[in-house]
Amino acid sequence: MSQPASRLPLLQRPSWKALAAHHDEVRQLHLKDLFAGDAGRGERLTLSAGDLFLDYSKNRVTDRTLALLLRLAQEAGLEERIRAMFNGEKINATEGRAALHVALRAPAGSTVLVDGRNVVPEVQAVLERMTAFANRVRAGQWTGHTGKPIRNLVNIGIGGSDLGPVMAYEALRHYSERSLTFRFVSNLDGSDFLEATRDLHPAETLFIVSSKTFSTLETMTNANSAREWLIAGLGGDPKAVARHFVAVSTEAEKVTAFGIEAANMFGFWDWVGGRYSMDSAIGLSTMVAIGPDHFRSMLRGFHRMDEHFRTAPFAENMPVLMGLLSLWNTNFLGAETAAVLPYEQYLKRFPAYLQQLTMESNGKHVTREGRPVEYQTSPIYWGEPGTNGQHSFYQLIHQGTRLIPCDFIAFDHPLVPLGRHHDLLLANVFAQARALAFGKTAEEVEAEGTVARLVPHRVFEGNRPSNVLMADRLTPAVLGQLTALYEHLVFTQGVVWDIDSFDQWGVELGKALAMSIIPDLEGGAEPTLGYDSSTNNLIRRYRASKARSPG
Ligand SMILES: O=P(O)(O)OC[C@H]1O[C@H](O)[C@H](O)[C@@H](O)[C@@H]1O
Repeated sequence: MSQPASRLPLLQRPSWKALAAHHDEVRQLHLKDLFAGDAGRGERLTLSAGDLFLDYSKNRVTDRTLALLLRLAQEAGLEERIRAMFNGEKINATEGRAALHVALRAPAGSTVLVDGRNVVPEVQAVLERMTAFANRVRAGQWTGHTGKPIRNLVNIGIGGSDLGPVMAYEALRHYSERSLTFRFVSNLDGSDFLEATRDLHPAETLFIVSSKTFSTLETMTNANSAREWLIAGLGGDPKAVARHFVAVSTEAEKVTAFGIEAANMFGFWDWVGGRYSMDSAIGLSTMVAIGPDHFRSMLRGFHRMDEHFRTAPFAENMPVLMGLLSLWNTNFLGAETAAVLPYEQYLKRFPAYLQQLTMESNGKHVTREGRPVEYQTSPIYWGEPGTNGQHSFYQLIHQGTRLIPCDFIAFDHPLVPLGRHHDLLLANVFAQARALAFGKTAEEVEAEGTVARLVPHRVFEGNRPSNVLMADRLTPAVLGQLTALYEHLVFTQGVVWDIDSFDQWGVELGKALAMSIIPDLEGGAEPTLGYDSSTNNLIRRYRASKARSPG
């Protein structure tokens, strides 16, 4: 009896083999030919989901490519895996956990089960507590140790406990309470803490210590420095901590041991991965900044995309399609990276946020069963807001030797109109996507009267794929949809690649080694070093330099 396709290794599945053969047939096709042969392509290969509009026509695909990619998703058992995720099954197998970020934005009154327990009431209860806290701070009713209202909030966290809050704060700054100051400290490098707090007064400053595990070296080190800074600035009274620290964590005991009262802790659950947590209590700083109503609206946006992902047929399913197109670019066209280029200054941290979401999720080298993968997994994500990127690295995207698929993100309306700016900005989005796809031939360059010697330098071969993602304007709900779109795109790819998208063992080795090296740097007596000769030498050199000029 033949096995179901989803049991076969990816490279042996019929759709993968068909795609490989198909790739041989279409590799010479240029986007110019695809557009010339189909007058309606630019309207046809588009899709709306919620408030988002996607033009994917400038990908190097034919209708057959798309059909085969959709079959690939089917053969991977994507439908069943989506169901498993939404049903709270322990799809994060290596950590024995569900990956249920969708429950964080499930509407009040709905049911999402984890181990037979409906978690929605707990999620809603935390949201209610966050709301009460946010309202108090925003109204100036949360006073510090000296009785002054809190005006500054400093989120201390790293990875998923930082990137989501920073990204969302920047993205939704237009909606934020401008009388409050928000800062984000993540790096173990003390400069980060020092620069973030140098102009703040402790009496008006509240720290949100955000850490799922409440044991991350960076966050705990920064939180301890924050405590010292606060106590020193408020006359040395340790009791000051109570009114100036709140915590967001899954680890209640560790939070209390740090000296933060249980009443000032906002919880979440082990089924929320760090990089999927910006809509949990980790979003506390976001809620204080934009207010509970806007935060709820962001959650509704996430949920809208969840429902689209859960119910739309694959051919009209935006995360599925984008995930498959990116997989086509990676596994068949050989793209090693993917650029995310928001033409919206408020989204300036979106590429950094996506780096953790995509690469920590899908940067994996073995299948779920632990066999080495025989294909590339996550591409390297990077990007900067347009138009800045155009004046630095776009040269390589247009004329370099590598294929860099691009996601352009743009909005019909700016949040604050200013003269001609928006039309000029959008003209650049459309121009870039067009230039990448269609390029400029030697004949066209010659026809402009270019001297022969310069012609090759001015040729653009084109045929470089891109997506254009658009929405009316950047609202909290749109940000939720956009973020969930990429979350589910990552999920789609992880299912096809047959990897665990929800663990991150790759960050452990370096962490553990650092812990063993710390005493070798801090100890007074010369340590006996048992590392390799390079590490030993670096440690000795550093110790000698410190000894010569301490501090
Ligand atoms: O929230 P925390 O427990 O402090 O973890 C912060 C971050 O550090 C870890 O090393 C992981 O790589 C990230 O996924 C996580 O978001």
